[in-house]
Amino acid sequence: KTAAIVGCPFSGGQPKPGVDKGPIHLVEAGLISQLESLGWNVKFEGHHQFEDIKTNDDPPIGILKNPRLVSRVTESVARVVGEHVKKGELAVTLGGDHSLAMGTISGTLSTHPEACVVWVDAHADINTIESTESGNIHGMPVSFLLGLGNKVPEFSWVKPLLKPENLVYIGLRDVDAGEKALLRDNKIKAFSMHEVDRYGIGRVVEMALDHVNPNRDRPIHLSFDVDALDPTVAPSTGTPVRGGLTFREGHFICEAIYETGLLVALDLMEVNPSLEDEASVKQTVAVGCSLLRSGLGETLL
Ligand SMILES: N[C@](CCCC[B-](O)(O)O)(CCN1CCC(O)CC1)C(=O)O
Ligand SMILES: [Mn+2]
Ligand SMILES: [Mn+2]
Ligand SMILES: [Mn+2]
Repeated sequence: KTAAIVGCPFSGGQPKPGVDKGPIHLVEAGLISQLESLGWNVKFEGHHQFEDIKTNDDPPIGILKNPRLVSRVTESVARVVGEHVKKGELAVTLGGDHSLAMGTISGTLSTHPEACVVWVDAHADINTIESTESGNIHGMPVSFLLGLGNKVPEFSWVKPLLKPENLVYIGLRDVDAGEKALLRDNKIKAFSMHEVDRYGIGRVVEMALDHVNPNRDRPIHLSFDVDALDPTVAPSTGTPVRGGLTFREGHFICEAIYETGLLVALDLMEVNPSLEDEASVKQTVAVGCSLLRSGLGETLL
């Protein structure tokens, strides 16, 4: 079994410098040998070099920031992830900000249109060009994947390959008003931190998979934003929100999804090694590597 590491040093979907250094810190922490120790044949062709386009060639569209850059980068990521998934390799994308998921999930769905998406995040990342308050595209990838909101010509390459019934969220706790309406109107299943508290993570993962993968026969794309974890667990991330998943809850999700044997692609996003003190950075990077090991079969016994 082969895992392809897709290092995506990209920060254009949000304003804080440093998240583009996430991939290099994860790899330098020994991720590749850790995955090899789990029995994986790991392919890593170096971090992808994303050409930068000059900001003066990329004025905002409405309030969307770096739109042409984000579009171009995510389109190339879609191609890269799509190639790996098509070859039957487990595509492991290291972010970089979560706008990249527009690319990774497009890549997966182009090969497996019936794949389901488990989105683990404090945020819904479903803002449209009409609903976004920040213009930061890392808060919008899901709306593009679903084909919601007015079309943005610069993003015409993104096809609405994701169906609302094939998407489920775990960990939500900071959803904008416009996003709440979009979740309701599109009948999108979401297990917020309230449901995690009420049912426990075991039942939540079971119910989430029952919703998008009732017969456990569909490929799974897991898109994990480290800010789903409580900031005491993963402090070095751009949009921390209190009241998040514990270390174990985060790992349980990855372990349980690996156990299905259906995982075809995994994103680990929003590690920003420029934020907080050195101990926090080391902690966040270590948690990222640990989550990835769990997603690729590491077990406690
Ligand atoms: N929904 C946010 C955060 C997106 C986070 C993206 B990530 O990939 O990290 O999940 C938040 C916008 N919100 C605007 C009002 C403010 O008071 C608080 C933040 C946005 O910018 O759209
Ligand atoms: Mn590659
Ligand atoms: Mn996110
Ligand atoms: Mn988030």
